[in-house]
Amino acid sequence: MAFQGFSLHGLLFLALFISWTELSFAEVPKNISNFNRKSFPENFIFGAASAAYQYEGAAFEGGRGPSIWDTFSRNYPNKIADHSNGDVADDFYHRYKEDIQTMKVLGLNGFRLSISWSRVIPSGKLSKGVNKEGIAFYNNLIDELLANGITPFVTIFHWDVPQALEDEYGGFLSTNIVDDFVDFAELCFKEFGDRVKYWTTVNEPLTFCVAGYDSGILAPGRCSAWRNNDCPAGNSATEPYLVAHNILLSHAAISHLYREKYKPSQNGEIGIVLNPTWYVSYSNSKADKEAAQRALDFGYGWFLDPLVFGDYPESMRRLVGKRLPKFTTEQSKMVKGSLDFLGVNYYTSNFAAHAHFHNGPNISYTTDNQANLTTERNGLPIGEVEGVALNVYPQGLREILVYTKNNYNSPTIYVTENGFGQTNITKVEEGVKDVGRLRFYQSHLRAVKEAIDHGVNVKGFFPWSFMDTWEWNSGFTERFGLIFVDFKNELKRYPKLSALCFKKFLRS
Ligand SMILES: N=C(Cc1ccccc1)N[C@@H]1O[C@H](CO[C@@H]2OC[C@@H](O)[C@H](O)[C@H]2O)[C@@H](O)[C@H](O)[C@H]1O
Repeated sequence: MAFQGFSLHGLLFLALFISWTELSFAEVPKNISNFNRKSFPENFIFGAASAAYQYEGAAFEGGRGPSIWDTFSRNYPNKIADHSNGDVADDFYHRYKEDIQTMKVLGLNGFRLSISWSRVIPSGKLSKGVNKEGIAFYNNLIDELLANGITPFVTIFHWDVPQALEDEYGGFLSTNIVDDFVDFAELCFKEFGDRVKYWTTVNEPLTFCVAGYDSGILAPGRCSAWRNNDCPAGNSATEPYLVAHNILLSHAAISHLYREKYKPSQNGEIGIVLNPTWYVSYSNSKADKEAAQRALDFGYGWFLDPLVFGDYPESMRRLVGKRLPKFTTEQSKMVKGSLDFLGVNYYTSNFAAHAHFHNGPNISYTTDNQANLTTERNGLPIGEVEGVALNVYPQGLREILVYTKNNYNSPTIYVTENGFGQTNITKVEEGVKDVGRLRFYQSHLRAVKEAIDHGVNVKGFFPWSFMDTWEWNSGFTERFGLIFVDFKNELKRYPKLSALCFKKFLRS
């Protein structure tokens, strides 16, 4: 496989020449001379991540039913930067064998994927039928991964609610979702659980609840009318909390089902994937330090407090009041302790300053925390900013991992996503020379190593993403992949410099 102007051999030489540890990073302590996979625990999983709607394509093939993302991307093209959708995406549905061979060449021993609910249950409801072609696709994919020494790490729900359930009862707005989600999860345990040992119920409930029901920038695109954000309906002050509650109840019921009925014979583990942003106090004032804590409560504790302690953070109960649903005693017992491990997606950090929002009737999740969250302080950015989608701040990854250990009973953690997004890159020769991503992974892997040295039980790391993919409201305008995908030329794949250096890092 050659790229215009580069031979693979040429890039390999470049990668060997610019080895992972020889890149001159000011922040790298001089004593890390041989930083490689041997710097991590023996059974550490180095994988890469994906999600069904972003990767698979074949949206109307193989018996798949429509999801809210098929609907949202068609009904609100203006909410997608390039008005694109995931109809074809990376065509992973047809090309997964080729891609798994690339994963093997890179030396990855894990791959995080999600199951398209409407591909295996087109109507969303088990009672209305299972799509055998969908089951066969995931069985073939899992078998291919295992045959190549790659551990499948499966997310059951990554935002793609079957449209039929959204139409029937409003999806996650209704408690009806719990039974249908449990049925979907049980189908996955039955069909794939003999080979899949790492399950997460939901990817980033925070993003799904806030972007889907407060701002309305992601499917199902609901928000209050005062936001003037082209939302058909919604209530930014109440719906995010209702949806979050139903997600937590669903997770708890699925975890309970797995542990009671499947774990004894299948010996797997079950968790959830959360996406904490780290917050740096804008100043040393008590008010700003408290604002940083509230931002963590609302952005991370919203889910992790119930999962570890059985109830929402005190700051949320105080500031959200009657709009925050309550757990019954029975529900609290079900939710508390329902994690075998925690998936942490880390991308960036913000400054947090105390804020008294005077929005009058225009209240929402976003202002309930009474914290003003920014990426600059006195005109200076947090971390690096050039050409990236999200500020690069590796210290934040170490901080959030240590914070989790110290405040949530030291759970087993997998870094289930960590990635460097580049904007406005279309040419192959420009895209494959991703030195910025190389630096990003060097600094963030070092942050993970430091957290492990601080006693944090981190057991895996999954770059987002294995290849460039469809990036939700950014469409194809942002690239996160280790592998470049030429969306304008038959979706051809090209290993980027970061992939080649990862290969060297993993083979060392
Ligand atoms: N980035 C997020 C959260 C998010 C997603 C869209 C818009 C705002 C915030 N989550 C994870 O990051 C990955 C990278 O997400 C990109 O982050 C930068 C945004 O500008 C871009 O729209 C988003 O796709 C997603 O592809 C994964 O599916 C998801 O689990």
